[in-house]
Amino acid sequence: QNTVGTISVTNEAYDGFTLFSIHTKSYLIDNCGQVVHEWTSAFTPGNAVYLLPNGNLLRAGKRDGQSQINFGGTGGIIELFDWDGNLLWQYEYNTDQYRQHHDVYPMPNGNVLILAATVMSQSEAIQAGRDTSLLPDNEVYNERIFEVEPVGSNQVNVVWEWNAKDHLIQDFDNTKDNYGVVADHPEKLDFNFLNGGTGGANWLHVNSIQYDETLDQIVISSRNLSEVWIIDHSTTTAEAATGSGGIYGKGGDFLYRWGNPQSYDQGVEADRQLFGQHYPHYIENGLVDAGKMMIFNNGNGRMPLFSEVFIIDPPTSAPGVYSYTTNTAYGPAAPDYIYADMTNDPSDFYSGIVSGAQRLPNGNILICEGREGHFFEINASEEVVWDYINPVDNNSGITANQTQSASPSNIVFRALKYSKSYAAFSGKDVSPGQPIEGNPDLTPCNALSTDQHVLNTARVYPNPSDDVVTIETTQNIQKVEIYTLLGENVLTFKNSKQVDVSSLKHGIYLLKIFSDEVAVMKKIIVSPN
Ligand SMILES: O=[N+]([O-])c1ccc(OS(=O)(=O)O)cc1
Repeated sequence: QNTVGTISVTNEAYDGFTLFSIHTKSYLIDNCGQVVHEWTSAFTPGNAVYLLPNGNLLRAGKRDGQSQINFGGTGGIIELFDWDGNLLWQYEYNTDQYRQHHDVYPMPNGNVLILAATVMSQSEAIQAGRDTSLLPDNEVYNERIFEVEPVGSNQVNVVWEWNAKDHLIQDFDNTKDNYGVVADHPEKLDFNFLNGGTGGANWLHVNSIQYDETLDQIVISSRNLSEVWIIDHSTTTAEAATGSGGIYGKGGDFLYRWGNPQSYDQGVEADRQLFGQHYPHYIENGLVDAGKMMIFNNGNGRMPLFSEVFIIDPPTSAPGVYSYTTNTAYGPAAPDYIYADMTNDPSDFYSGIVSGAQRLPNGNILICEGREGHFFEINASEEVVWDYINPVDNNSGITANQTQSASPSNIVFRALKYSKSYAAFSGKDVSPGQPIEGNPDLTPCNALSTDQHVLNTARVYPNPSDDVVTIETTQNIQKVEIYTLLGENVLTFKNSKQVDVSSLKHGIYLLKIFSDEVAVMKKIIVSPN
């Protein structure tokens, strides 16, 4: 049994490359844990990393010593590398008055969305109605989300911004402009709701910003309030500071919020569903549950300690227009899907901080149990089909050898798996190198049948089709199951390389093709060819 790197892998694991940052490196690994590419920075993670379609790497780094703003997740510098590791651009946002932290997001137009804490002085906080007994640090952090166009090698042009401090409400000081009834304004942020906190400067601890291009909205995660917020990105900067304008008409006010309705006086502790969550994001078009939101619910601050992966379906009346009934909490009342592991008590699946979950093209879910440096992938039956332990210590960069246990500081902020057909890899050398860990043992991987490889290359044609579809492969086909994107098995064919889809409604389906011990998923579009 391996102690680090790939612990186990089956033929059902999605055959892609997993990206994560640890210490000063960002690695792309295959399912065997073999490094197919890596980048080196001068900085440890600060914290997110993304592979861009052109093969560049966007990475937030932690640069200490420049700012008095310090909390788990602080960064300060954003770097853009090309595939070959050349630093194309870097931008430091890191003084005593402001500091980038946790996430950044590569916008489809090449701009970069940046998350930063900026200081509100004690007098600004009091002017905004903060309860004066809840100001122990004599300052509080605003959260600024701003979009920059990279300029030159280290400059930016700010093209848009939103600030949490422009959307505050409070019922403490009736002499201030933003005084109001919190329960009547779910679109505003109650400046004195601290979710049990004492008002320390980092009262919000936003840890994720994810842009959805279809809706032109940004999904935000506040760990300390245990809430997901959605804001409009179609506004001008001026509109984003108000409650009107933008395609949804609400300016920079919240379009939607979920997880802890106590924050707007529409619930009690028992109504709370999120506990220090991470990486809420809309599932991409073309994937199972597209348009629903996946959330890693850490479970921090509740007993017993266990984490969950949620899929929720925010109620809407039109795309991106969220349904809300006055004097209630935003729906849904419960997630559509929950993954947890309650086999043992305490649960084997728990990470109080960092982490994330991602839907993969074959319907599996990749889970980053980040505090443990543990990545695992589950199939639709919640069987673990890939199991990996990061062998590198995040503080020292010291890498464990196989048979040694991983460092307790092998914490990983987030892991993302990319399809081998992702544009970033076209024309690039992604042949596998050595695993990260020393003295590697590829036994779990060698047990993988080569049949998988052959079946993976099966061609499904014609596609789209509303008639007979052929599966071209040299292997025997035992069975083909056809699923909707919601996971419903609508057709099954036995012992045939041809399947008739003419009875299906037009749309996207998944073919699960079984050969001997092996199965692969292929997507088909049922529509006239
Ligand atoms: O220890 N860290 O690296 C760390 C701790 C907390 C943290 O914040 S969180 O919201 O992402 O858990 C981020 C990083």
